[in-house]
Amino acid sequence: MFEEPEWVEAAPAIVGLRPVTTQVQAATAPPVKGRKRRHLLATLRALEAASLSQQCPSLPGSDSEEEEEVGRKKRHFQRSSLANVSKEVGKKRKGKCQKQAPFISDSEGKEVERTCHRQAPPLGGISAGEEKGKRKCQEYSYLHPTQSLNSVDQTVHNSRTSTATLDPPKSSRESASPNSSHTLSRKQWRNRQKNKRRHKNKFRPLETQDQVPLKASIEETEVPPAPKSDSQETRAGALRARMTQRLDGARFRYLNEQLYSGPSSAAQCLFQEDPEAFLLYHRGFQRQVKKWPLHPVDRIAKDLRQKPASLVVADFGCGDCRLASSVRNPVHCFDLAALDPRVTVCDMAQVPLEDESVDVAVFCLSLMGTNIRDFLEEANRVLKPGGLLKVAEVSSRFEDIRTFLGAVTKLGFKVIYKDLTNSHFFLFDFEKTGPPRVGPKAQLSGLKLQPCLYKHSSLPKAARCKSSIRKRIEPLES
Ligand SMILES: C[S@@+](CC[C@H](N)C(=O)[O-])C[C@H]1O[C@@H](n2cnc3c(N)ncnc32)[C@H](O)[C@@H]1O
Repeated sequence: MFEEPEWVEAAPAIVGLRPVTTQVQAATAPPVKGRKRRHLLATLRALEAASLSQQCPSLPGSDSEEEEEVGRKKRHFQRSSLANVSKEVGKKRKGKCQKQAPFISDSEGKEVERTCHRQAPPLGGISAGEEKGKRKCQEYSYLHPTQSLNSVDQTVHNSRTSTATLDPPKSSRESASPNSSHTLSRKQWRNRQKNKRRHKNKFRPLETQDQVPLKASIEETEVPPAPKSDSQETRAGALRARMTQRLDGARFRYLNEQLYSGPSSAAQCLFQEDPEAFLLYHRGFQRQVKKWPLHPVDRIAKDLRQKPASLVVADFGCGDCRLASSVRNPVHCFDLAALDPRVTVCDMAQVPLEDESVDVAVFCLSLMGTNIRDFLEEANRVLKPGGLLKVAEVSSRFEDIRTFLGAVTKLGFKVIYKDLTNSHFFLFDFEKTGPPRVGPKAQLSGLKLQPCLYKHSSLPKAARCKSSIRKRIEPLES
C-alpha cells in the first residue's frame, strides 16, 4: 500500500516542491509568471532567513548539521542580492523537482501528484488542504498502525544516522532521490522539521491507545502479588484453622445429637450414606474424650487384663478398636462404620455372632440410640451363661441409676459391680443370669437415658441449656 510521506504533503507548491508534477507543470506554466513568483518567493526567503538568523536555536542530536547548513544558507542569503538569490533558488528547486521525478514509479507519481495538488497551501500559514492532510494522516495512522510505526521508525533512524544536512525521511521515493536534500530551502527545512514532529505525534496515539493498555495489562498479569508477611500468613492460617475447627465442631454436635435422638437403624443409614460423617464424628469424639482425666475404655481394658486372656470379648460400638488394641483377648469389634480393619460393620442390635458364643460383652459409651433395649437383649443372646456385661456411660445421662439397674436386671442380668466415683462416667458390671425375664412388650422406662449433648463453647452460659441438661453434659466438657 502506498504510504504518503508527510513532508510531501506539507511541501509548499509555490516553491516548486512538487517533485512529480514539476515536469508537466514546468512545461505548461507561463515563464513570466513563474519567474515573478520565484522572485517574490526568493525575496520572502531572504527576509525569513534574516529573521531566522536571530531566532533559530541549536537543535539536539543530528539536527546540528542541518542547523549548520541553515546557518550557511543564512549567511549566503545575507551576502547575496535578493535578485541573485531568487534566481538561484528558482533554478535549484526546479532542478530538484526534475531530478526527483524519474525515480518515482508511475503509481507513486500519480499519487504524489494528487497529493501535491490537493494539499498545496497558499502562500504562508497552514492551508485547509494541509489541515485536511493532517487529518488524513491521523486517520491513516489509526488505520495502518504498522506502516505508520515503520515510517516513524525510519524517521527516527534517519534523524539519528543522517550525515547529509537536510535529508528528508527515507521513504521509497526519498531513497530514490538521495541528492535532493542538499537543495532544500529554509522553508523546506522548516516544513521538514514540522513533518518530523508530526511523524512523532502520529506515533503517540498508537502508543497511548494500543501499547500503553497492553503494557498495563502485562504489568497487571506479570506483577506478582505483594508478598504476604509471615505474620499475615500465620494469622490467616490460624484463622482458617479456627474456622475449620468450628465448622467441624458444629457438624460433630449435629451428628452426635442424631445418634442419641433416633433408633440405631437411622444412625446406620446416616453413616452408610455419608461415611465421611463417621470420620468427622469420631474426630469430634476423640477431641472431647482427650480432655477427660480417664478414658473409660482404658479402665475396661485394665479390668480385662486382670482376667484370663482366653476370654472372648465382643465390643459393641468399638469405635477405633482401642479396646481390642489394649488387651490380649480375642475381641469381636462391631460398629456402624469401620475405622479399623478389625471392625465388623453392623447395627449392634443384630451382630453376626452365635448365641452364647462370647465371655464378655462391652458397651463403652455406645448406648446411643433410642433402642437401648435391643442392644442389651442382643448382648444377652451372644453371652455365655454367667458371661460378663460391662457398661461405661456418661454419668450425666443417668437421671435415676436405680431404675436403670432395675431395667437391666429384667433383661437377664445381675449387677455385680458399680463405680460412680468418676467425674465423667459411671461403670457397671453385670453377670448374665439367663434370658430376658420380660416379654418384648414390657415397658422398661429405666433404660431411657438422656442424650449426651455437647454445648457450644461460644454460647453465653445462660443461653446454653437448663441447669439439669447442663449438669448432664458437663462430664463431656472440660
Ligand atoms: C462414643 S463412641 C465410643 C467408641 C469406643 N467404644 C470408645 O470408647 O472409644 C460410640 C460408638 O458406638 C457406635 N455405635 C452407636 N450405635 C451403634 C449401633 N447401633 N451399632 C453399632 N455401633 C454403634 C458409634 O458408631 C461409635 O463408634
